[in-house]
Amino acid sequence: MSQDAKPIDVAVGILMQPNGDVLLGQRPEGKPYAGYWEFPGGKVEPGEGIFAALQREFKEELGIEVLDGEPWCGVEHVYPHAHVRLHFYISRQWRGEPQSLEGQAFAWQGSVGVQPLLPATIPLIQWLDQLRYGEPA
Ligand SMILES: Nc1nc2c([nH]c(=O)n2[C@H]2C[C@H](O)[C@@H](COP(=O)(O)OP(=O)(O)OP(=O)(O)O)O2)c(=O)[nH]1
Repeated sequence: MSQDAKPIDVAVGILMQPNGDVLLGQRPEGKPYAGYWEFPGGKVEPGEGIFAALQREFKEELGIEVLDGEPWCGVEHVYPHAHVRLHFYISRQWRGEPQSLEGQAFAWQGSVGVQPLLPATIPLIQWLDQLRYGEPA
C-alpha cells in the first residue's frame, strides 16, 4: 500500500481496572505482526463512529460491553501494510468478564511487561505510566 494512501481509522480501547492494570491482547496468526501485543480494537467500518467501532470490536473479541470511553490520544503510523490513524480511548467501565472469543491470548498488566509490542503502541506505554503513576521524580 502506498504511504500516500488515506489513513485507515482504528479504534483502540485501554480497559483500566481501579488498580491501574490494563488489558493487552496478542495479534493472531494470519494478521500482519502476528504474535505482537496490542491494546484490543480494530478498524472503523465505513459510516461507523469511532466509539461504536470500539464497542463492536470488544463485543466480537472479548464478549464485553464497553460502557464508557474517554478519548485519550491519537497516533498516526505508516506500516508497510497500512497507514493507520489510531484513536486510543481509556475505558473504566464495562459489563461482563473478558473472554478470548477469537483464540487470542490476553493479559492484564500493571507495568506492561509483554513483548514485542506493535511499534505504534510502544510510546503509549510510557504515557500511560505517566498517567497512572505520575511523572518520574
Ligand atoms: N488494535 C490495535 N491495533 C493497533 C495498535 N497499534 C497499532 O499500530 N495497531 C494497528 C495494527 C493494524 O495495522 C491496525 C489494526 O487493524 P487490525 O487488522 O488489527 O484490525 P481488524 O481487527 O479490524 O482487522 P481485520 O478485520 O481487517 O482482520 O492498527 C493497538 O495497540 N491496537
